[in-house]
Amino acid sequence: METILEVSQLRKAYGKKEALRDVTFSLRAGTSFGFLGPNGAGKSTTMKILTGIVNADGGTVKLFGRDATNDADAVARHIGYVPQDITLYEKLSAYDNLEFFGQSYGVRGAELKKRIREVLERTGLVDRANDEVQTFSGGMKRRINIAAAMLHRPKLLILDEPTVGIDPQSRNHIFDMIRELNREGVAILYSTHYMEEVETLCDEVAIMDQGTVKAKGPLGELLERYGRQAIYVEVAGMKEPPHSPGVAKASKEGAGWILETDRVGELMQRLLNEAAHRRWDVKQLEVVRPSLENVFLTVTGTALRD
Ligand SMILES: Nc1ncnc2c1ncn2[C@@H]1O[C@H](COP(=O)(O)OP(=O)(O)OP(=O)(O)O)[C@@H](O)[C@H]1O
Repeated sequence: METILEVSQLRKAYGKKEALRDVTFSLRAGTSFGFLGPNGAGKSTTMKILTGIVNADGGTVKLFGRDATNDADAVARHIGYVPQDITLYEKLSAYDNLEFFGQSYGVRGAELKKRIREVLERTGLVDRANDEVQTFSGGMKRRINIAAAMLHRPKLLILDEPTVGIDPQSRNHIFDMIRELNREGVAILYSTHYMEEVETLCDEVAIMDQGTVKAKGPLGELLERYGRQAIYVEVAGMKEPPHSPGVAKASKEGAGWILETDRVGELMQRLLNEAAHRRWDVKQLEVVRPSLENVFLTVTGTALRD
């Protein structure tokens, strides 16, 4: 699949604050790419550099193989950007906002009308099209904001934490919109500090922390490479974790124990044997699937708090 965006060794400081130290990743056409990191990791700064809002101090950005740093036209044509802060005219209707943004991207006349109808249908807000945006909930505004970024039919949609502080219904609607656009071939670059959003929406991920990309790749590969292999065991009355060979680390969780191991199959067999032999009253015994949470912990050394 064609690489549409190549970001290499981006650096950026705000005064003495080093926001980006080395951001390097690439994105293929049609991918849904998650940009995961805590507040302050540098996600917004990276996205602002990609969209030409902020200048980098160093590094390169290539869009469709061409240097995008000073190519505002190419950026405007190919990228739709949904910033963290909603940018809409509160006193204008949803329709008029869309008309304004469409025109600013160079879409006009009957074609613009057609596209506005299309994006309104995607947002599920057709019946609110003529209401002033100031009467909308945060989630509805966000949906219109995403719609505005789609009017010029970009090949890449960049969304900066679009679900922060919005209601679950709008959140689900936004997820559906993003999935549909992605199915239609639009590449997605989605920043978030919610693990589960990356797990449900994205097929590739870059983990960002302290201004650098700590790990990146297909979600499945990261889980395999950095995810913890473990077994959860809960036995009535068990005060200490079982001392089976092959347990690298044991930690208490709920009423049972998480046993980390390199060899899940062997350890499971051993535990089953021990359970039969010692007549354990087993409440639960199961393999724990590696999660993005422990991938994050492994590559950054800290937990990501939602
Ligand atoms: N305009 C600015 N002036 C000074 N410092 C800034 C500015 N913008 C960002 N920073 C700092 O740069 C670092 C990276 O911020 P950035 O907003 O890119 O992170 P983020 O991962 O998007 O986090 P958030 O989710 O909080 O936006 C932070 O330490 C932040 O305080």
